[in-house]
Amino acid sequence: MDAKALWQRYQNWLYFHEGLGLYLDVSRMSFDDTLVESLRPKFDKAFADMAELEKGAIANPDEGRMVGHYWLRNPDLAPTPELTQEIVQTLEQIEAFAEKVHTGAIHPPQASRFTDIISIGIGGSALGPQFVAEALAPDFPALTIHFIDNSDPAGIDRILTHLGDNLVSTLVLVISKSGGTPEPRNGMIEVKAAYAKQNLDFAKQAVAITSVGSNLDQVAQTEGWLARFPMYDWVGGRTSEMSAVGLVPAVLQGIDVRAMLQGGKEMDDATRVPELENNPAALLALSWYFSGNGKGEKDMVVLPYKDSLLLFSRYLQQLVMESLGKEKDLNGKTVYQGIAVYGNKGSTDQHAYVQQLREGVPNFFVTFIEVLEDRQGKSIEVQPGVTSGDFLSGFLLGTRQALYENQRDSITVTIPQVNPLTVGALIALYERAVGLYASLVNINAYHQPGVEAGKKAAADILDLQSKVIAVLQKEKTALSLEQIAQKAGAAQQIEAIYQILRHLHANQRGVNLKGDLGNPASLKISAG
Ligand SMILES: O=P(O)(O)OC[C@H]1O[C@](O)(CO)[C@@H](O)[C@@H]1O
Repeated sequence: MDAKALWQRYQNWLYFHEGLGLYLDVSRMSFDDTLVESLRPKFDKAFADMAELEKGAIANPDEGRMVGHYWLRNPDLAPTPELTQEIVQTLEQIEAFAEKVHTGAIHPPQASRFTDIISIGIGGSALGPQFVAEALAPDFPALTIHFIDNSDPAGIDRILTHLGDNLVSTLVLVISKSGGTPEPRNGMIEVKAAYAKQNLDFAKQAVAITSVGSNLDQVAQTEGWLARFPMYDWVGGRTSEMSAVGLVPAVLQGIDVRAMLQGGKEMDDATRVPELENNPAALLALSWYFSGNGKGEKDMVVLPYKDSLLLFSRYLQQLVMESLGKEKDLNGKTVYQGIAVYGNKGSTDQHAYVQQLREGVPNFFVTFIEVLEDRQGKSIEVQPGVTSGDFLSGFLLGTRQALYENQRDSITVTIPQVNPLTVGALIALYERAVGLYASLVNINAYHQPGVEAGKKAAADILDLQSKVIAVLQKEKTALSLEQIAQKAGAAQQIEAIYQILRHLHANQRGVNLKGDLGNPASLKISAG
């Protein structure tokens, strides 16, 4: 396409939201009018599906749930007055709690103020709070946040070691919608033990964010934790940033969550418009559909050119891949849907994998996130007439151009600044784009059966471990792997048994391995 035609295409497709100062440019996605026209009926259906969802339809049929994250930023849209009230009240309670923490009216038993937060949660109960903390926490936040988002003992130790004596003034948030996910449960038990070791009263420094009546909720209630905030059945983990899951840690750090909710609301209003060209979420969904042929054939590389947005790609990875990565469509047909998402930040990644994007396998499209404001205040010149920010901008525009010249498609989202309003808007933009895309390809974006299967498999491994330990403890003599597998009644799982034993041995858990470690069949294994 010549320069004039391209400039015209740019202007034809440019979307601008005045209130948010947000631009969306899909002109470098090389779809043509024929595709757009052919997709219009699908979009009409997607808009209708979304309208039903927002009215409270059971949009997650497998789990029999409503999907209501849009109500969080506009409670008046909730399908019943009770839900509206619940949303409004929860926000007020969160703000009142944070206010008391900030003034010291609520303080730990052995210190006058809380100084730090340990946030324990995983997946949707961690990624939103992590992204928002990285993007929006003030340089010197009211409370400094630390995350435990795994069952990694060394990772937990690192956080606890960094905190050291500050545990006395550290507030613990345990965030788990189900209240039964093993990783946050383990994190909670480990942190509790660390508090006990320092003679600290964990309950007086702990807050639970979970579904009412969950295991976690019951523990928090029985032990008299400092506070409990509800997670709603109708908000999925990966869309929970604007529920108590994201709001509690954000308010405690001093982030303006009302502005974040407002940004989400304004974007929701814009993405509710049932016109493809005037709806930025629909434009994203169109671009994704085109790029991957409606089958996710191309990966989404997310490149924010701003350090504070580093975790946006990680956040989107869960939002997009857990929502769209599905084996079956809504009719039960096997479809293997999904879009792979990765990325960190520009221009840093230009010195990592952009070489492959420019010249290698063309199995992706890029989403550039551009931030117009370089920094607060003026910049110095790093060479005559040029600032560091000019370089960053030049790298973005140059990479976009270089990719285009090599027939690599890209989308550019431009925001004026990274602030609570624009971050709220970005979250809402992608939530809606995922919902619309899911309708286009006819899948349930709101369940995660594959993850449940993985959780069950992990539980089976731990059962097997107990059986193997029981066998070893009963035996007086050393056994081969084959003998252990037989005695545990798990002959088919000899490889898993070997791996379990190797792990126990490495951690001095009462398992001796003798023989050639490189030759599992030679091993003689005993307890001790
Ligand atoms: O908040 P919970 O219930 O601990 O779940 C954590 C995460 O686990 C998943 O259920 C599966 O990964 C996510 O959808 C969810 O965000």
